[in-house]
Amino acid sequence: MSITMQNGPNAARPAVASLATRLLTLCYGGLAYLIFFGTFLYAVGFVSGFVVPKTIDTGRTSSLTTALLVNLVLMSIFAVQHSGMARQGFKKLFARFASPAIERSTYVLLASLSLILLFWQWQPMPMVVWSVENPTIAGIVTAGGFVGWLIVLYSTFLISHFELFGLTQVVSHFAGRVVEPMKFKTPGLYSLIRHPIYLGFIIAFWCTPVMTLGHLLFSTVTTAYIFVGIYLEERDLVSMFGDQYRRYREKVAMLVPGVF
Ligand SMILES: C[S@@+](CC[C@H](N)C(=O)[O-])C[C@H]1O[C@@H](n2cnc3c(N)ncnc32)[C@H](O)[C@@H]1O
Repeated sequence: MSITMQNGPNAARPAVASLATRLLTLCYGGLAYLIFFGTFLYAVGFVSGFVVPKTIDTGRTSSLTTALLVNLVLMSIFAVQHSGMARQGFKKLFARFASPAIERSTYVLLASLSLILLFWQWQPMPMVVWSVENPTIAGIVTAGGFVGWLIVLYSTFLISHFELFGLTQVVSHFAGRVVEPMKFKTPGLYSLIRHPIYLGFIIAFWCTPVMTLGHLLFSTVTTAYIFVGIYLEERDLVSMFGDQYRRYREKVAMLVPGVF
């Protein structure tokens, strides 16, 4: 840890790391954030099939079995990294070996790298499962997908975008301040549903006018993973915020107001 509590007369004052260490930490966090943001933008293009060179439906094709196995392995790598590193147990372990100031940035960096691997190695499964032929309806469905991505981005700002992606932590560390844990918040969409970011992803993944087998596999597995992620995340939120989160869970729907 680079900010530590001292013993003796200065017991209450945190010991601040050297300028070089703080600068390095800041650059690391900044780089992790830039890689994350580039990956997020690429994800929009990858799933929606716009602008980027390789999308969910393009690339070299192989047999259906090979594609299925490769794609399942790629999604599992992301799921294990993403859920494993998000747990409180992992965070405590991380703090024993490195500064907690870079814990979130490291999480974000590795999540981005596992997504980049997925984009790169994803095997298209081009069989069309459904296709919206009416151009107006197809346009509305496509727009719905982009609304999903906007809900994701907007919701990150509601609960603190820069903290969620590690920048606040490295800036605090650079300024010599103690890195505070994330606070529980329920502004805007969070007063209607508990998981607007996940709802945004579900909308973005399913709203497509042409659903191929590969895209359907991606949407089905990621949606199932989101429900597992919600279970694990809420278990942690209950252990961190206790009755405050339990009351919130009783009053506010998980994903769809008035439904579930
Ligand atoms: C990828 S975000 C997803 C947040 C939320 N599940 C959603 O879908 O909008 C996961 C992080 O948000 C944090 N988080 C979830 N709900 C929160 C809230 N109401 N206030 C602050 N942080 C929250 C979790 O502790 C976790 O670190």
